[in-house]
Parts: sequence; structure tokens; C-alpha cells
Amino acid sequence: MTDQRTRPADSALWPAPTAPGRIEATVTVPGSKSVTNRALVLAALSSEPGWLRRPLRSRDTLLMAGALRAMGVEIEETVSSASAGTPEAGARATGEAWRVIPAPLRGPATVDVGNAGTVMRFLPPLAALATGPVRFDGDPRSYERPLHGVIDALRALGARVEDEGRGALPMTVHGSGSLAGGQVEIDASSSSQFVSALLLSGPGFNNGVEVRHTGRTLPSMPHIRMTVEMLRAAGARVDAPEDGGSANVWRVTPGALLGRDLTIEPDLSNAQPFLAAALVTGGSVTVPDWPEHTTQPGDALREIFTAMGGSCVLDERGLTLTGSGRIHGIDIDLGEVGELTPGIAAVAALAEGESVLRGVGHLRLHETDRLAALAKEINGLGGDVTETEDGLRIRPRPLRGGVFHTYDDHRLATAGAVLGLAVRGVEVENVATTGKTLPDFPALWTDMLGVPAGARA
Ligand SMILES: O=C(O)C1=C[C@@H](OP(=O)(O)O)[C@@H](O)[C@H](O)C1
Ligand SMILES: C=C(OP(=O)(O)O)C(=O)O
Repeated sequence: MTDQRTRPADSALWPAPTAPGRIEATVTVPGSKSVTNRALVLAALSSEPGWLRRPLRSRDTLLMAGALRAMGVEIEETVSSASAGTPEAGARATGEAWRVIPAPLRGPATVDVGNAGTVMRFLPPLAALATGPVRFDGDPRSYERPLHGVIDALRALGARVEDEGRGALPMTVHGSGSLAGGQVEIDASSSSQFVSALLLSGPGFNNGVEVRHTGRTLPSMPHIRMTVEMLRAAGARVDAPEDGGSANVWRVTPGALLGRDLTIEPDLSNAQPFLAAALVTGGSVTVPDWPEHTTQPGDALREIFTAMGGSCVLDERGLTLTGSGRIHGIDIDLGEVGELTPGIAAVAALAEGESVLRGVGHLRLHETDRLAALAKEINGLGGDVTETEDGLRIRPRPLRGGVFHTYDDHRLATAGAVLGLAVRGVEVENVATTGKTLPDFPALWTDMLGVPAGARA
């Protein structure tokens, strides 16, 4: 099932602009997808209304909001008078705020997850607390993305889930208004979101939840830390391994959550293509409101892009990345920050030396098979990229123009735009797919480049 109103349908070719020279720009990046969607879930579980200020308004977050509304939660959207009615109103409205008014969760309801990992994984545990059936469906790709960790865990914790033996979408959670909860073992090596999903609804389970990860590897640890920090900020008691507990075990105590007034940080992973533009052109890009402390994996870009030849300053203006005109190859394990891989691969393809990106085998089950897609598309422009068991080996070659296919993957589209800065004639297919997390991408990109409105693609 796909809601055509939220599904980007445009598969036209977008001529990626080449950089006119060194890029000097300040780019205000919209709110974090991961923070916005966690904040929505926690606000829905709270015992009192709360506010999200500067939320991300994108396909993934609108799907989350729509799903919560379908289960009875009220979400009022307000835009401050300073930005309402201006061309900037919408995704770029700095005055936007959502008021979330929790209510007893109820079915029957239908949830369109699109291709949002956060929606397909974070909401089934919440649905187990609703009264009535909640049906989950989404884009064809969502059927292929791992969900077994959530489904099996919910059953072990006392929920009834009907999935016709698939261990995947589509499926129905038959909520009975409460869930026993307790201890559960899962293998979250294919997605950290299994752990986050169970922890986020844990305060609402009768016995809370204790999650033990039994797999060999666990990707995206910063995202699990984000879950723990946001739960605690909402008043939950959480024991996590980094506080001296057992490795790979998290415990959430049952209890009421507070309504918060939360300003959402900019999405640091979505800042990546803009910072990459500074690196690739030897210019300088500032992203305002870069948090001093954050659990977002995108914060690692400071270190990664420094190792690749840039330099970073974090001050009252935000984060400024300045390129040196040289791009170094890198050998790095990206397991903690997997969602940065497509953007790093694009920069690596333009570097002076070889790169090896490791620890990201689970990206084969992201929006698309990102390892296969990156290898195929960069090679399609004349590159030399090979897939390894858990990543990519990238040997820079002189690249030529051509179509960069994106496979409904927002981060493939932004990676194509980064390549286009340095390679004439790159055409990004379906750039509208960036709407998953950054609907304004083409406008932000051309603004950054200083391309006059009339000359835009
Ligand atoms: O919890 C989150 O908000 C996310 C966790 C990560 O998922 P995986 O652990 O499945 O890679 C990340 O890639 C995704 O973009 C967002
Ligand atoms: C993997 C990603 O998304 P999702 O939340 O759908 O897993 C991503 O944004 O890179």
C-alpha cells in the first residue's frame, strides 16, 4: 500500500549543478529525522501534551505523525506568523511547532510506513498498547527490510501479531490495551532500530522491558544512545551498558512519561552533502545550530571529513568545514554511522587515493542495497568501486557525466549531487526521493551554489 499523496513519484532527471568554483555558503539544515520521530513516539506515550519545535517535515516524519493520528493521538501543526505565508513556510519554516496531545491509543487503524525504518520498527510496539487491530503496510521495499526482531520480540513479550509467517510487512498487531513486557533476547545485527523500538515503548509495558542483543555485531550505536537519552529526558528510568551495566543489555522501568518542550536539532546526516561540497570544492560551508553535545551519528563528520582533508571549527556560528583543495582517501569502519556511507563514498570517489569503507554490510537492507547501488552508479560514471563482504573499496578514477540512478534512496540522490559538483553532466534520477528526509534539497543545493532562480534545473 502506498499513499500517493506522500509518495514521491517524480523519476525525472535532475541535472546536478557543477560548482562554479570554491563554495562559500551558510546552509540552514532542517530538523533531524531520527530525533523528530523518536520525539513523536515519546510524546504520544506521555501523560500530558508536549511540543516539538522546528520538527522535520518530510515524508518519514509525516508518515509517523499520520500513523499516530490514526491511533488517536492529536497533533496540531502551527507555523509562527513570521514565516506563515512566505515562500519559506513549510520545511524551512523556523517558526514551525507541533503540539502533541496524547490519548488512549486505539485500533482499528491502518499505518502506511512508506519506506521509513523508524515508522515500521518504532510503531508496532506502540500498537501493542492500543485497543484493537493496527495494520502495517508500506512501499514494496518495506516488505524486504528486516522486521523479525520486532515481531518475534513482541510475541515473546505477550503481543498477538499476524504476519502470515513472513516475519515482515505487511502485518497486523492486535493490541489489547496493555502488554506484559519483561525480558527478551533479540539479534539486532541487521538493524539497531529493533533495540530502539522496544526501548521507546518500554515505559508503557506493565513490566517495562529488558532487551538483550545476542547477535555478533550491532550497528548504529549512536542511534541507540539517542533513544536512551531521549527516554531519560522524558522521565524514563533506563539502564544502559555504558552506565556500567552488562554489555548489550538495556532495561526500561515502567512509568509515566513527561510532556516535553523540545527543539529539534538540525539533521547532521542531512548536513553531510553540504559539508561535502566544501571539501570537494576547497570552499567553506557553515551549518548553523550544530549542537555542542549530540547523539546524532552525523557529528562524526567532523572527524571523518577532517581525515579526508578538511578542517572544522565549531563556534557560535555553527560548524564550519573548510576544504583544503585536496581530498584524501580513507580506510574506516562506518558501522556506528552507517547512514553516512553514501555521502562518504561520493567524496571518496573524488579523492586522490583509495578508500575502504568497512562494517556496513547491513546497508544491503536499507532503502535499497546501498553497497550494490553505490558501486553500480559510481562505476556507471567511470569509477572503480568494488563491493567487499561488509563494505566498499573505492579507487578514484576520472569520472564522466551520465545518469545517476537513485533506487528511491534519498542518500543516493544527495551522493549523486555531490559527484555532480566535480563532474560535468551528472543527471540525478528522481531527486524528489530526497523528500524522505529533506524535501527542500534541490532548493537548498542551488541556494548554496548561488545559482540564480531562473537558471535552476
Ligand atoms: O534509529 C534511527 O533513527 C536510525 C538508525 C539507523 O538504522 P540501522 O541501525 O537500521 O542502520 C540509521 O541507519 C537510520 O537512518 C536511522
Ligand atoms: C537508513 C535510513 O533510513 P531508515 O530510517 O528508513 O532506516 C537512512 O535514513 O539512511
